[in-house]
Amino acid sequence: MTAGLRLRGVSLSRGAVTALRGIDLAVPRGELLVVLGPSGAGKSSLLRAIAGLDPVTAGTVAIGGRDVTAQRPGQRNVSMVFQNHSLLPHLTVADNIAFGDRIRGAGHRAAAARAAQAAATVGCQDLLARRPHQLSGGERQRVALARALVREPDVFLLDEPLANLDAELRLRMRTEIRAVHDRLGTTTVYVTHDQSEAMALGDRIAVLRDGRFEQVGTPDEVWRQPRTRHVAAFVGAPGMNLLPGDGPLTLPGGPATGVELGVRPEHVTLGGTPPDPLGEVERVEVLGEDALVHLTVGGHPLLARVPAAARPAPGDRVGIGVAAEHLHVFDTATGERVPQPTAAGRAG
Ligand SMILES: Nc1ncnc2c1ncn2[C@@H]1O[C@H](COP(=O)(O)OP(=O)(O)OP(=O)(O)O)[C@@H](O)[C@H]1O
Repeated sequence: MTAGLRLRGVSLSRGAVTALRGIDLAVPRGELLVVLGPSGAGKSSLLRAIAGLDPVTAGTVAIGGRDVTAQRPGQRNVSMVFQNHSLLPHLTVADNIAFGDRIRGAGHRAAAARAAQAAATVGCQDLLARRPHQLSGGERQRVALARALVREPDVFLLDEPLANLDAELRLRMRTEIRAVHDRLGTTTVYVTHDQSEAMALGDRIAVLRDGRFEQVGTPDEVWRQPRTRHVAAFVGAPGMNLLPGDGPLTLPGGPATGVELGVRPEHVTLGGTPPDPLGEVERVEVLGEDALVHLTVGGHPLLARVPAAARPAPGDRVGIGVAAEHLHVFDTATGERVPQPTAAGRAG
């Protein structure tokens, strides 16, 4: 039976290193929450704190309304899947999946039946007789998921489970993980540093930076209304351009000091006429239908994503247009979003 998850004021330090700083988080029952952040942000530490693998230095963890802070990992009924799937090489797939059940004392037959069922859920029922070295990376991944599913955990914790797979397999597996989640409805916390994976998978995304959440919201909210400049720059492929408020791009009211202006590469239009500022094209990368145009404008780098058919050439000078509603404003000192009373405010 799945259960919701609640963290209150959770901090985690290891010696001099503080990995989590007062994390508050509520994951409703059945939600798939993606924790997104750069390397070292504290993502694995957060999962380890939830699983009970590392004791928290402050705060509480509750699962299904029950305070589990003092409980050992084995008492919490959470399943964790790590990036390196750590299958036991000498056991068959069936025995790997059944392993946890067996060490908890289940009979061979019951464990094998449950293993077969879990294998079918993730589509690896044809691999049961093989050993790990006879599996592809994606198949190993599926087996690791099946092994975690067998426990019917209250909460599923996935730590970059697709990190070692090639691009095509990552895409396929993330669709499968979402499908398995939709079928089982197990409360899930999924860690990744890949923002496109986060956008595609999450009911909500929690952006972690330096042991704190910068924003927790739906993929749409995080993309459209980033709460900080860090979220703006981290989410998106590529992330948001950030320029000084008194630089080449300006708000409808004119240049502004003490703020930064953000604009997504997708919202920069090229080929405008004065008063649009002129930018110089440095480099163009064609990505199928779209092209990524690297420009400099008033000495600042700027990226634009435009249809490949309409791309300029390196060395061209082009007018740079940004509609007011696509400008985001951030306080330079705090990095926080500044709400706008203008059209830009209505959009953001
Ligand atoms: N065993 C440890 N002892 C001391 N410090 C650690 C230990 N494990 C992690 N840290 C530190 O805690 C902080 C958070 O690490 P964590 O592994 O949680 O980050 P992460 O976001 O998962 O990073 P990555 O994406 O690189 O795995 C980092 O500063 C890291 O150096």
